[in-house]
Amino acid sequence: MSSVKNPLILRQLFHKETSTYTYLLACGNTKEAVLIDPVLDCVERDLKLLQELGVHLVYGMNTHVHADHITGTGKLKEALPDCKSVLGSKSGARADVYVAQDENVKFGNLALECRSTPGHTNGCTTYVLHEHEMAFTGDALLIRGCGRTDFQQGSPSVLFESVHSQIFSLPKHYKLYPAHDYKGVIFHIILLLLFLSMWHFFFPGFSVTTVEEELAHNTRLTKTKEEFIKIMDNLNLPYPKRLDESLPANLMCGVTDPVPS
Ligand SMILES: N[C@@H](CCC(=O)N[C@@H](CSS)C(=O)NCC(=O)O)C(=O)O
Repeated sequence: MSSVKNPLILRQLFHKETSTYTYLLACGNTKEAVLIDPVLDCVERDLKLLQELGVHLVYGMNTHVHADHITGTGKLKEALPDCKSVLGSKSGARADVYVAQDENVKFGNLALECRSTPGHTNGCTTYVLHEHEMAFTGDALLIRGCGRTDFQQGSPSVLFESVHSQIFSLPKHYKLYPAHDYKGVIFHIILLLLFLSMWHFFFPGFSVTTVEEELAHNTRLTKTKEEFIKIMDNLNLPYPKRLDESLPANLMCGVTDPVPS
């Protein structure tokens, strides 16, 4: 078998207000593309980038029903009628394509394997691009942390099992790309004040991690299950600021207008 990989175009995009990462992946040969976790506020940015790169969006995918921002998938579908929305089959929300464990989402010559990783929400799905040894974990696994489990069908016990069986079981060198990074933002603000835009030079690391790194250094998921449950049950985080508008909109693919009958 040839070891030459199908080329991948990968862009990591950031929404500062909610510290959300959106990923643009495209097959370098066919130019078919997917966006993982697009944000409504950033759709114009994403459309411009798709055009600049000359790629064709086939799927707007979400790792789960987000509670902190409205998904851009509905608006992307309006702008690009060939684009279909993708969500986990247990999400309880509207989508064109529902994916379950072990199914593949193909774009060009590449494919994302779907792994069900509930615990933050029921429908949470991790998308694994084996050919390029990377996975997009949504909120199931964050860099050195994980998604909260105190609403939206959250369960620390289920999340612990999901991460250990579906993410930590991947080869150790696989890169992991989360849906948020909150630590990076704190450094970003401090360093912006001190060094303007040179933060990448000083702290180049909070955009990606590996299975090996998280197995060794994740502050929550390296604990025993019992300790993990205790930590998660005592996070006492405030609810996301945009929860009340995000949840109902995301159950409808981010399209808030009434559905025509
Ligand atoms: N302050 C943010 C929301 C922060 C938050 O609750 N993030 C969630 C993921 S979005 S529901 C989370 O799971 N955080 C885990 C953690 O340890 O912080 C806002 O108001 O949008």
